[in-house]
Amino acid sequence: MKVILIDAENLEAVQRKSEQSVMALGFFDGLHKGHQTVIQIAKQHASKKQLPLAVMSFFPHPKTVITNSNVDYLMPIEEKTHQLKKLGVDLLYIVHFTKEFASLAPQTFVEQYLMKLGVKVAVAGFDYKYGFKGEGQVHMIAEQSQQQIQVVIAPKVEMAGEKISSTLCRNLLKAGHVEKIYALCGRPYSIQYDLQEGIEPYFTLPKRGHYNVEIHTTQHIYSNVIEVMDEHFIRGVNIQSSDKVKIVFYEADPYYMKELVN
Ligand SMILES: Cc1cc2nc3c(=O)[nH]c(=O)nc-3n(C[C@H](O)[C@H](O)[C@H](O)COP(=O)(O)O)c2cc1C
Ligand SMILES: Nc1ncnc2c1ncn2[C@@H]1O[C@H](COP(=O)(O)OP(=O)(O)OP(=O)(O)O)[C@@H](O)[C@H]1O
Repeated sequence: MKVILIDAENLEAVQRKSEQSVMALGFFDGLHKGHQTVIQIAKQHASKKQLPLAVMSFFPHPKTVITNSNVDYLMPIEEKTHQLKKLGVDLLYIVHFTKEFASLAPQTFVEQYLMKLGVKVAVAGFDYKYGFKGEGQVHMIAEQSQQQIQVVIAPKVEMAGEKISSTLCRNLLKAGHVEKIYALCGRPYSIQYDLQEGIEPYFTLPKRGHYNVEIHTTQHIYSNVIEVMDEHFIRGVNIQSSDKVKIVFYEADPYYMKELVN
């Protein structure tokens, strides 16, 4: 998979070298089942048209730029890249989300970032918004591209009557319900952890408390109960051999469940 970072400076150069594609649009934090559906639909269209499957994501998260608020990221770009590769994506564009980019008119975004990048089919969820104040709605891409781009809208993917979203995953983490993230994403929630520095940037720890986890080093996998102490540190990893480990969260430890109720 090719990863192409775009900002205002290199946009023209990227446009000149671009190839035609079917493109899925969105931030895609956590790559939950809603995101997976959008990408699978895009993949079907890419196969049918014999075009590469592209994803356009952004960095940092739009909310941090638009409202200056903090976002508890579910994964950094490296992990998103890894997961998108597994889903069969050929080309990942990551656009630097700045105040200037946020203030682009919807029509300008369609012309400069979709048409000029060779997008033939754009795939997004029913609620995808683009352009200044989020005024562009996914169905408007067809008209704003003078019908040069075919638009495919993914239906809402729900669980227990609720839309699956990155926000829902973040709220479940904050409540300590790591096992529910497994259901929403189709894989357990995992983070990268540095034994000296604590949690790696752009991952988020679940609520303080005890959890049943797997600790993956480069050599071994250990099952363990660890304690999340605060936003950065975990107690009980007890591995000396490697500096960085992957920690896979399965469930809040039932013996300590009471902590989560309080
Ligand atoms: C080029 C571009 C510009 C955008 N500008 C804004 C903006 O000015 N304000 C805004 O709320 N959303 C903007 N968005 C949409 C945001 O990325 C995000 O989808 C939107 O804030 C909806 O967030 P929500 O899912 O939390 O409701 C823009 C998106 C793109 C692609
Ligand atoms: N449950 C869902 N069903 C269908 N499409 C979805 C679903 N969730 C997100 N999408 C689509 O996937 C793409 C990426 O979603 P995005 O990351 O922007 O939203 P999100 O998961 O709802 O995040 P947040 O909670 O931060 O708004 C968008 O095109 C969006 O419309």
